[in-house]
Parts: sequence; structure tokens; C-alpha cells
Amino acid sequence: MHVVSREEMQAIDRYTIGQIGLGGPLLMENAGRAVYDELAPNLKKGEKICVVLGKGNNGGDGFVAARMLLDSGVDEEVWLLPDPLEIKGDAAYHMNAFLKAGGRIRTIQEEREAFSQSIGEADLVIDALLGTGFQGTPYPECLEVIDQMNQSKATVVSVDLPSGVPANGEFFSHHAVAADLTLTLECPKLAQFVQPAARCFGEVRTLSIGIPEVSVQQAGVRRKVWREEDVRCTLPHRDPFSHKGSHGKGLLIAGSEQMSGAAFFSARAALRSGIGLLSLSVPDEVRPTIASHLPETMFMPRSALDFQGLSGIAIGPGLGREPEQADLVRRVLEYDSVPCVIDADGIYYLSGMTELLRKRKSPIVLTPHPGEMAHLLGTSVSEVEKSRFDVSKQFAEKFGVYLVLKGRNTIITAPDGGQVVNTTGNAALAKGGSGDVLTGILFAFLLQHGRTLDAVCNAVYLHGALADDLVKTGHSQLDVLATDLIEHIPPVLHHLYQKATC
Ligand SMILES: NC(=O)C1=CN([C@@H]2O[C@H](COP(=O)(O)OP(=O)(O)OC[C@H]3O[C@@H](n4cnc5c(N)ncnc54)[C@H](O)[C@@H]3O)[C@@H](O)[C@H]2O)[C@@H](O)CC1
Ligand SMILES: [K+]
Repeated sequence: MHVVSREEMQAIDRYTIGQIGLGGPLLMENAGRAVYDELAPNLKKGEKICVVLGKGNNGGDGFVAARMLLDSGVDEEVWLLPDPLEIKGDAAYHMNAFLKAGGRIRTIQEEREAFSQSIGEADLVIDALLGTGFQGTPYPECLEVIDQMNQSKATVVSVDLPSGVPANGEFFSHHAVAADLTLTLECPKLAQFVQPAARCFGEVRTLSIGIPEVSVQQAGVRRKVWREEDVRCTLPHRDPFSHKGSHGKGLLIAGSEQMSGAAFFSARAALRSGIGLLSLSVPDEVRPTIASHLPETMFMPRSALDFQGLSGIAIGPGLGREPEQADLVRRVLEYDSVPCVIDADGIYYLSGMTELLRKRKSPIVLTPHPGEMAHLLGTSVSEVEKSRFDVSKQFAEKFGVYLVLKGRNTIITAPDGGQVVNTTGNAALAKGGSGDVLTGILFAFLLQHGRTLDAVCNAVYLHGALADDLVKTGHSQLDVLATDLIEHIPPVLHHLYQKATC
């Protein structure tokens, strides 16, 4: 499933219409029908539906759905914000079809009070006011209608985008529709995954409107959502004749006196995620505390670090911020023979070492949260959050790294600028220790997958899926601990492997 910008969606539509030959009215018919089909199973005879239409093609989709609702036994009122004479092109085509099929249009501008009453009494509001064509701040008359939809007690279903949300997810401070359900057409838009836009969407379902894959390729889209089917066909399979050395020989440099737990979480998560051999380097004073909890782990003293014979190194969880840790990070970067994962305090030191990132040829995976990303760039968290996709892409391309920008909808960016959005996970993960678990899973996967990007995406997916499954099976979002995540790896991995397709 591809994730697109406004401009990419427009290019996709243009190619489909101009080169494939599927006309605009046909795509609009498909869009409106898909919206109707999604709603139809739950419609009740006589329920009051208020359809709110703008003057663009989003309104055109609304006309198609409204035409189908005419014969469904509901009590429908169709409200148009502009004058009908302002409706042009494909939307006018479907407005006429709606009228000829027996529909009646009322104009909001002319019957303000009746509109307020209609929306106040509605059970369901279909929001087809503004879609991908909207930019900037909604005109005052639009804002008024947006507020009325938000004040309504009805269920609000937005077509393509909640009206007033800019498709590219740029920061905005005006009101936008707060939908209960958004029916996104063909491809999720960037806004669905960034703040503050993401809060407006409610539940999201993506509906196919018959656009062929070639149109998306022609538009040069290089962003996708990572789904369970992607995981299933990229998980590594163990050779029956393999041995422990076949599944990665990793060194994890983690932990400090104050944060010994971080080393434990990462190490145990790596072991649960299939790493063949794990050596852990913690400060000498920490080792006795955690060694008894990690019987499967070997230990390498900090004073005798030896990278020979390893197949990967991970550094950072709970490392602490004493100046000598910077040298450890530098040594890992300078050892250019194996892939590495740099997390947490490891990332803290990178701002002074970005040239080393650029020079290193073996894969580097960085896993910053927005605060660490902001530190790395010398900017603020809000600047990072305002443009998560662009910030990630610029950094990953410039320094040739795999960047995992964590948060709700973690964004993974490859050195070539290709991006993947993760949709698993919930607020249970907003707790100390979660990131350490991710590092462990990611490190183990990195040493077992053929493609680095698959390893990273599968790790992020699994990490979120652990939290999702825990809150479905007896946990709340409050109580999940890092240890719960780790001990839940077996059933979730088992589930994913049961139907592995490739
Ligand atoms: N062929 C296509 O392009 C298709 C488009 N589709 C639908 O069409 C939508 C895009 O249609 P459009 O590009 O016509 O635009 P929209 O219908 O999304 O809305 C833009 C309209 O709002 C107006 N507008 C722009 N800035 C505004 C502002 N600040 N305040 C208030 N109004 C403003 C514009 O004049 C334009 O009429 C998609 O979201 C989707 O719902 C679908 O029907 C599929 C096919
Ligand atoms: K809309």
C-alpha cells in the first residue's frame, strides 16, 4: 500500500486518466461507489444522513455516494456549500446524474438555519467538502461548516481526507473535521501519519478505486506501508543444516551503572528474536547484576573489546553520557566490516561524527526518537515533528544510513530515500525500556535477513505488534512492561511464521 503526497496523487490520477484511459467520471464513480459500499452494510431504514459537499472533485465523490443512497431507504439530505452553478467538470457530471436520478440539492449559503437543523438531527454526516485539492487555511464559509460537522452528534465519515486537513500533513492551526471514520481513496496520504493532522482521521479504511499499479510507479512514489503480508514474505527461514554461527554473531555494547536494565532488555530481545550468538559488553560493575538473568549471553569486558569474527555490532541502549562512551561509538563506526545499529546514547554522540557515517560502507541503522533526532540535527523536537518524512529522507540520503524515526507511525528511510511507514503499535510502548527492546529485535533481525530494509521493517512491525497483541489479550496500555514485550515475542513470531508465504 503506497503512501502519497498531494502532488503524487494528482500525478497518479492524471496518468490513469490520460495514459490508461480510465476517465475522470469513471474514477469518481468508483470512488463514490466504494464509499457507498463501505457504508451500506450498516445503514438503517429511515436513518438521517446529511451529505456535505464542496465544489471540487471531493464533492463529486459525494454526489456519487448520494446518488446511491437515494435507493437505500435512508432519509438523506444533500447540502452543497457553493452555488450549483460553480460546480464544474467531473463533479458537474455527477451532480447532474444525481439530479436526474431524482436527487435534490440544498445550498448551505442560502439555507443556513435549515442546514444547522439538518446536521443537528443527522445520525450520519458524510464529509465531502474538501479533499486533496485543499491547501492553506479553509475559507471562512468552509470553516463554519467544518465547525458545524464537529459539533454534530452524528457519526462523521470523511471522504478521502477529513476536510481542512492538508494532504501533505504540513503544520496547521485552523479547525479541521474530526472524523470518526475516514475512507481514504486508493492510497493513504502523508497527513495520515503526522501530527497534528493524524488526530483528525479517526478510524481509517483505504478503498480501492481501480487505479492500476503502473500509475503509481509512473508517479515515482517510493513510500509504502509495511503490512503483515510484507512481514510474512520477508521473514528469514532457517536452513535445517544451520548452526549457531549461521544466525549472526553479534556484540551489544550497552548499559551503565544507572541503566543496567537497558542492556538486559536489548540482549534478551535479541536472543528471543533468533540471534545465533550474542556477546554483551557492559561495565564491569554491572556484569554481576545481570549475568545471572542472561544465561545464554557471553560477556566481553569493555577494556578488551574485540570486533574480529563478529557479524554485527549494536551500541547505545543505556550507555550513559560520560565522554569516554563517545570513543566507543567512534570505534564502532570506524570498524567498517560489519553492519551496526546505533541507538539512544549512542546517537547522542553522533552529531560530532557525521563524516564517519558518510564514509562507512557497511550498513548503519540509527533508531532515534524525535528528541534524539532533534539533537542530531541541532534543531527542536517540534521542527522534527512538523516534517517527519522530509527530515528523515534528507538525513538518510545525506549520510547514507537506514534511519528509524520512532513515534506513532515510525518512519523507516533507506539510504536511497525509499520510505516505509509502520502502523503497528500503541501508546503502551510510551514507556522506558520499549526502545531497548526494539534495538534488540532489530539487531537480531539484521543478522538474519538478507536485505537490511526488510530486517528493519520487520523488527519495527514486530515490536508494535507485540504491544497490540498484549492489549488485545489481557493487558491495558498502562501496564505493559518492556519485559512483557520480550516474553510476548514467541507467540507473535509463531503467528507470523505460521502463514509465512515466501
Ligand atoms: N480525477 C481525480 O482527480 C479524482 C479525484 N478524486 C477526488 O477529488 C479530490 C480532489 O479534488 P480537487 O482537486 O477538485 O479538490 P477538492 O475537492 O479536494 O477541494 C479543493 C476545492 O477546494 C477549493 N479550495 C482550495 N483551497 C481552499 C481553501 N483554502 N479553502 C476552501 N476551499 C479551497 C478549490 O477551489 C477546490 O474547488 C480527492 O480528494 C478525491 O476525493 C476522486 O474522485 C478520484 C478521481
Ligand atoms: K473530505
